[in-house]
Amino acid sequence: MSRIIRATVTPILISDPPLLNVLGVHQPYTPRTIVEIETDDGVTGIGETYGDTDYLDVARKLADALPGRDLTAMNGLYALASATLSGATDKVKEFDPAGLRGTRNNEKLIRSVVSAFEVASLDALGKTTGLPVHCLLGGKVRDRVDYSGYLFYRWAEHPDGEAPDDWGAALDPDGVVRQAQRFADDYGFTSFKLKGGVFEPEQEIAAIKALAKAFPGYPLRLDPNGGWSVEASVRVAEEVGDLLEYMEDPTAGVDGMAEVRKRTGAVLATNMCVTTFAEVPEAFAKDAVQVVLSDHHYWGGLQATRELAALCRTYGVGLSMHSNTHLGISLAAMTHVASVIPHLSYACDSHRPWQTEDVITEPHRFVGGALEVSDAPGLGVELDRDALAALHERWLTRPDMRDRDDVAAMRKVHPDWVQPSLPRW
Ligand SMILES: O=C([O-])C(=O)C[C@H](O)[C@@H](O)C(=O)[O-]
Ligand SMILES: [Mg+2]
Repeated sequence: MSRIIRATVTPILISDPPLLNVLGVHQPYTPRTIVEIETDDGVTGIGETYGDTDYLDVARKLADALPGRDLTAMNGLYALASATLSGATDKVKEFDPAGLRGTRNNEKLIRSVVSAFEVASLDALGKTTGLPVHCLLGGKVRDRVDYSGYLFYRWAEHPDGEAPDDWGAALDPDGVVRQAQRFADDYGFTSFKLKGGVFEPEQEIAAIKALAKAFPGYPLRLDPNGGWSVEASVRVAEEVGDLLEYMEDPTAGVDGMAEVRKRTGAVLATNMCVTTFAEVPEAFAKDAVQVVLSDHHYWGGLQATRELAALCRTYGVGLSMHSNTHLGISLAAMTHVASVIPHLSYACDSHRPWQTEDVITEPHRFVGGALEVSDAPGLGVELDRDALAALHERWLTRPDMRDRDDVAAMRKVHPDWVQPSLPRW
């Protein structure tokens, strides 16, 4: 039995383009947390999760509690984290304005942190046993995992010119189609999701129509992060519902989603109104969501994602996968868990093509819009220590970027910007 001798938590800041959403715009740098778990066999496993200060505080405390524990004791991580933190997380806000991640409470915060430690443990266990993570999860049912091209309205550059890239602006239907074309050319994506809630619904309807014309037959999704009223959602469903494989969080809250469903019959997906197990019964009973977007970070890890999959399967609800700005360790974990869930029948989301940096030695490359599932031991990726050190150094020197805040980032360009209340339209 392997024992943990050390757990290390390294906060980093990664470059992020000026991607727009219902609340504002991404900052030039986004925080992530990298976790390393070393065992007495001389093996190190790695994991990744959100990096905002609240997450980091929890991760550091959990890391301190790990030495001496059995590496395989992953089902006990949540209880350990809760016990370590009891009374320490009361400051957590109920709603996270920066991340658009739905309910935020202590349980979800702890699960998000535990996910990185579970993944690091599975990586270490895989390296110790010579087995890939998908084998530790019961074995893959597919060799390739499909991803969807994640389109954003965006500016050409951040106001201060930081973290530049060569994508240019996309602020109208032509710009969105150009962006999709580059995604298709470079990575072969055969389905697209457009992050909406940025402009009036009519403009986003026009973008979806333009995408459908340029890419006939491609599955399309539109996600305004709860930015529309029920009436606006119904209008969008009437206009472009037949072009969309699902509408993602058209309106905020279970009751609004249930009404949109009742009035339009549209397939509705969410990563906002069902992001915890406690939210499942009401949402399913009210038929408010037909597809849950799993996210192994905030559902609590790869095993927890399988538990969610079983629930969805039982209730006839579809499963797809959400992403937030992330690097290759998370992408490897997403790909392993997606490969073992028969029920995961939609292309997964990934922000990764927007990132120009990584902390792994051989960053993934999407081919035909998909990633091969690695059969190498563990996650099948190696930490690039120089890159990790450089991104950590940025974290040390940029305390202003340590918490993602899309509202504050927008205020740099529009000084009067306040967090829009939902629905915006
Ligand atoms: O599907 C989603 O709702 C997301 O990916 C949430 C993210 O925060 C996204 O809106 C973003 O990166 O701006
Ligand atoms: Mg979403």
